[in-house]
Amino acid sequence: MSSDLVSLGIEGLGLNLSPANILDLELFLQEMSRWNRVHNLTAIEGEANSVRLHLIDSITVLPVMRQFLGLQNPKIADLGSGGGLPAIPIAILQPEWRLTLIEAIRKKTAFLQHVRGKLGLKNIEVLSERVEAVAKSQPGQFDAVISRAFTNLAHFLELSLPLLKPDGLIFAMKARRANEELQDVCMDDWRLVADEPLQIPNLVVERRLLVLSPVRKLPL
Ligand SMILES: C[S@@+](CC[C@H](N)C(=O)[O-])C[C@H]1O[C@@H](n2cnc3c(N)ncnc32)[C@H](O)[C@@H]1O
Repeated sequence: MSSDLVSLGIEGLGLNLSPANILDLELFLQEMSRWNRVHNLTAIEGEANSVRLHLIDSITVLPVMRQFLGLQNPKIADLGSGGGLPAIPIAILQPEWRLTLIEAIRKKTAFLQHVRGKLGLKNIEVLSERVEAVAKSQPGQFDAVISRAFTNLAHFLELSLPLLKPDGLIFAMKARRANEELQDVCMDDWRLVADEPLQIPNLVVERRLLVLSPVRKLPL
């Protein structure tokens, strides 16, 4: 088993990762750094360990997502996927979930398509489009929407709403500014279902996963 992710404490997340899972996560990281050298994918720059920590950050959400997504094969959109976080690690660890990665920049989606082939990830779909366009072409199709480092919470909710099924859920990965960002959200339109602190092994940073659902409006 590769030791880099293990030495950063990935096993402390309690996710019961198999050796094959760890190898796939490491292969994703290798492809990221290889493509980054050639194509200068700025969103995935950084020291090897810092990129690894971004990946670990991305999978800390899984226990909470598992708790709230009751469906066997939920369809989940990742808005502004960039180099594939959090969608690719989630797709590796949850092969029965269906992930749609929406990213506007073509050289990033070329990388995501490459990773799809290299890792044989049959449960991901990569859309080289703006989120606003997908909201028009696939309205109300998703059981959940997630994003990481995409935009502020109020804007994320506004962009997600047309994509969501009526009983769909939002998973917003947030850091210190979560309380400030929550103040800008109209709570007549949204219900805060959960606000879960996330622990990243070996890193003292505040991370939270907010889970929200749209408030169903009764016809007048
Ligand atoms: C800061 S990066 C974060 C990437 C990744 N989620 C991560 O955590 O590493 C934000 C990404 O969102 C994409 N983006 C911004 N606005 C978008 C939009 N309206 N539709 C699709 N992609 C968008 C950008 O191209 C960029 O790749």
